[in-house]
Amino acid sequence: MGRPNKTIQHPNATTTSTALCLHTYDQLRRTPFNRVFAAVYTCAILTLLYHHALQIFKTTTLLSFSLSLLLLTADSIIAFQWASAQSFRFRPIRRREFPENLETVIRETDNNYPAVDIFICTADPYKEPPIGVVNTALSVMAYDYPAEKVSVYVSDDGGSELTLFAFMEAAKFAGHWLPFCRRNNIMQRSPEAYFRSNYTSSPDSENIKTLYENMKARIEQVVEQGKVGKEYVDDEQQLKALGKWATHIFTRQDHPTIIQVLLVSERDTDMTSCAVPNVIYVSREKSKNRPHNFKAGALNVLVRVSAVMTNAPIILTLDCDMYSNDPQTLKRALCYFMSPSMPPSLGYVQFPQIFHGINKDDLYSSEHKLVFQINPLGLDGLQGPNYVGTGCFFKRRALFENPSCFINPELPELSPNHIIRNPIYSHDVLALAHRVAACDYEKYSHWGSKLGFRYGSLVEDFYTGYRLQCEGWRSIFCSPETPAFLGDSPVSLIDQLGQMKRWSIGLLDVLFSKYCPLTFGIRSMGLLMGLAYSYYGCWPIFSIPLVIYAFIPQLSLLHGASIFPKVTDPRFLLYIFMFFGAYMQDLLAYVLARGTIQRWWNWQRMWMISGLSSFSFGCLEFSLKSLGIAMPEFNITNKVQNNELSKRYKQGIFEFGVSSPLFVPITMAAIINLMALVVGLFDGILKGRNFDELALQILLSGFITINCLPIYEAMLLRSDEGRMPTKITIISMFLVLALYVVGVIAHQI
Ligand SMILES: O=c1ccn([C@@H]2O[C@H](COP(=O)(O)OP(=O)(O)O[C@H]3O[C@H](CO)[C@@H](O)[C@H](O)[C@H]3O)[C@@H](O)[C@H]2O)c(=O)[nH]1
Ligand SMILES: [Mn+2]
Repeated sequence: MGRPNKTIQHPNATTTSTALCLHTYDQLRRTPFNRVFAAVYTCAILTLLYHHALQIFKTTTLLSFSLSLLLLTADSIIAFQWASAQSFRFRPIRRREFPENLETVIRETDNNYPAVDIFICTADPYKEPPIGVVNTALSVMAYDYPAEKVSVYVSDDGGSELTLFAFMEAAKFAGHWLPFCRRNNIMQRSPEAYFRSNYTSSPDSENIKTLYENMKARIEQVVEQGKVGKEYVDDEQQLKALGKWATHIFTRQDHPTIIQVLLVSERDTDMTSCAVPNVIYVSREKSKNRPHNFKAGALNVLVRVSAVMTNAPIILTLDCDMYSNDPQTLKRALCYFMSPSMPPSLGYVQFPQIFHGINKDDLYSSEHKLVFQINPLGLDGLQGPNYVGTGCFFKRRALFENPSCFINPELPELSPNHIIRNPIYSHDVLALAHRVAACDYEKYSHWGSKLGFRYGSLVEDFYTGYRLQCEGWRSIFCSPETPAFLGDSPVSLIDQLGQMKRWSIGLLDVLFSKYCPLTFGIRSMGLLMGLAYSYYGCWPIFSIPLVIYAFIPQLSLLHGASIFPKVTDPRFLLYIFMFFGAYMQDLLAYVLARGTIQRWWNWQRMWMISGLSSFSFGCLEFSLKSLGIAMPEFNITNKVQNNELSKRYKQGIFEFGVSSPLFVPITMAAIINLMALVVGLFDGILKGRNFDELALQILLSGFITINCLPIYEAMLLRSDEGRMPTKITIISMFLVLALYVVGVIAHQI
């Protein structure tokens, strides 16, 4: 324990002491290049800012002063973003694990496989179809791991009998599915994904497939009817459980606690008389006038309920939309937790979020490659990646204060050291589980502030990981060749923008809290980690330079005013270098992480689009919230797709369709940039005027116009459901006109 053991950690050690080696890492080769580039780029930034400052002093009119100030503001924010992002490039590493050695190491160190509690969150049976949740659960129940050590807890914030019913069905089906997976040693353990894949058909598999299809049909019928009809239940106990929906008033915001033990490993077995994992359905008590803290609240209830029932030292948190894609994953995570060379301060092991169902060029950049796959490598070389809400294994103790000082929870039964003596279905255990799931339970306690998942941000994952790392917990990024988990990502523009807006509000919650990463973060974790968290915290602020660059140079151009250096000015080259330097470095990182150029292009376009819309609306809603005017909610991302929409998505066609204000800023940007481009070229080429003074403005408008091509198409050329609603086009045109008029007035004073 304690300091890392060199022989085990060294990359070349794999061949000599394979028996002991659980993990190694390599530093990425591009690091020295990145550092040199960073030095050069820093000089460029400083030169540019210096010139901006000079410019401000030279201005003579109010208008030129304001313009210079705007440009200085925009460039300072971009410069800060760039500088803080360097922490991801400072020391990126890539790890490898050797789960095949785990068994030996465990034996040699006189250990046992630890128990693991798996938490799956769901919140709405209509946006998150129960059959999907069930598939997630089955995929982890079938891990290559002693079944009696695994417990699956489902948190249903939808408080829906439909989800409970789906799990009753799943508990029965698991009896067939788990032995089938073992017998055939299949890799894909989510039945839906397995039967969708190119599996080898056999009488055995066809048999299971029929069982699966039957279960799926029953679950979907029940969801369609909106309630569980009597004909679907034959079991007394199940009738009793579902009866609670008949005897109480049940809405999502208001209902009593339901805890239903569906499978018990000590009691139940599968079709081949082998052990099955525990499966427990939990729907915490909700009351309209009590805050429930969204997902963080749900997870804390599971932390307590599981403490009372199984109290495993390792916890895996999973979203219902993310199934396990590799049965070895649990053992892979244990390569770190069980490793003698890992420091005791290891708090969590994060796997990347990787998505299925994304179209070829990733139209909406839904894979978030930078956030989920590239940046974490950089953090891993420092004190570890941020927590991303799903696919993350925690040490239970990490949820109870910092590595050196342990906080006792208010009940001794919740302590990570507590040993459970009674079976999970015993009266005492269930009574206590109900007590800790009540909506008043957390009153006057440390839950959400010092204990468990932290409250106060709509990105509870980001905030919780951040607070844990500030307390001294370190984390590991585990990114195996075969994705460990595969999830759903929004496949329509509005869903994607809505999700990014929620994230923006959540990030601002953190930035403007007393735990601001720029101050508290840098103090607690050092400069690089603090800056890395600030980079995300300031994400939404990036809307400011984006809005400035999408409108101001274009408006000026329309009025014939030059605001950037001439072609003959050396600063022209500085701009060109900075633009291409930053873009090409991102492109390189993208391609090296097995992205394509096309995907990178879509990513930079989405960055522009969400910057203009989600981030600025996020800032707006956050301000309204701070003034007490609005109360942003956790709007769950829709996981159901309609056919026409998915067809267009597969073809790579942008989806607008709904009249959402989120589309207004991007439509305005599209219009004004096209206007500026046309006017600029017209003036420059035909009238031969100002071309060299306006070149940068024309280039910028041209670049944005190319990015906006799908928007013009959606406004003018399409007639399908996904086209730009006429209302949005008209509103945007009016607003652009208004901007133009403001420009005229500003020009005259
Ligand atoms: O009141 C709530 C709201 C949400 N959820 C669950 O939270 C998960 C994430 O919700 P989703 O709508 O899929 O949001 P995403 O934006 O896709 O989620 C990302 O961002 C969230 C923070 O905003 C993180 O919690 C997620 O782990 C991360 O994948 C889902 O399983 C929901 O069921 C709850 O349990 N209770
Ligand atoms: Mn999700």
